[in-house]
Amino acid sequence: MTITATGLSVIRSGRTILHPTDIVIRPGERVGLVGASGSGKSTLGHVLIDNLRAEGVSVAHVPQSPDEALDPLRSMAFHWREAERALELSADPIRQQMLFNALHIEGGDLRKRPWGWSRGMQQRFVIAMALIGTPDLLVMDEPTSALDPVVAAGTMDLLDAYLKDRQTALLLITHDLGLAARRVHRLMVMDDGKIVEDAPTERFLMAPKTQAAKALCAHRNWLELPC
Ligand SMILES: Nc1ncnc2c1ncn2[C@@H]1O[C@H](COP(=O)(O)OP(=O)(O)OP(=O)(O)O)[C@@H](O)[C@H]1O
Repeated sequence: MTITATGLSVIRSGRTILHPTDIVIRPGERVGLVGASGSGKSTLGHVLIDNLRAEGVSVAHVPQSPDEALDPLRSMAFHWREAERALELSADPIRQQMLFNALHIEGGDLRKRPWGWSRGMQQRFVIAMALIGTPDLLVMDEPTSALDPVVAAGTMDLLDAYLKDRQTALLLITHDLGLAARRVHRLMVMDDGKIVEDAPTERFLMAPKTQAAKALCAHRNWLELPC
């Protein structure tokens, strides 16, 4: 389904931190939301998730660090069961194996607690959990910033492969234009609580129009990075 939200806005402490914003994301489309720190990306991500869920749209969220999603006192099996229960799904070993294979975590011991898994495996587990219910939209907020660059690139490669030809759309929130540019079809740039630019990735990179976009593109050293 096409994801549509209109008039999203946020005022905190009397200050508008998100000006009225409309979002449209097509099925299977991958969109990057980029911008400087404090430009309002996470705020937009959160209000979009709340809004869509209130309308019954299936939206999954992957936070920056697996610590935000995993309880250090609970086993990985517990987390998986809870994720299924939250979606009112019965346990499905075939679905679990498919997602574990897709995210390369099939070797992980589910009896262990998060700290028994590497950080990269933990984050791939969190991504697999987010995909259990085949969401219409997956929102990822700086999903690889807690990982080293090689593990980060590998994680995004696995997600790319999984999402290919599927209907689940992706909103990738990051201040890292290099990461987003390699992974998304379209880039939206935020500046001071507004989307100031919205263009297909290649067109955006060839000809950024606004000052905020030009500033992001000016850091061309990201072309050398693996993700
Ligand atoms: N609860 C709050 N009360 C007041 N201001 C807030 C609150 N939460 C966020 N802000 C302000 O809103 C603005 C946008 O914050 P937000 O976290 O959405 O930006 P961001 O682009 O995601 O930044 P980063 O990349 O650093 O995470 C910032 O100026 C922040 O200080």
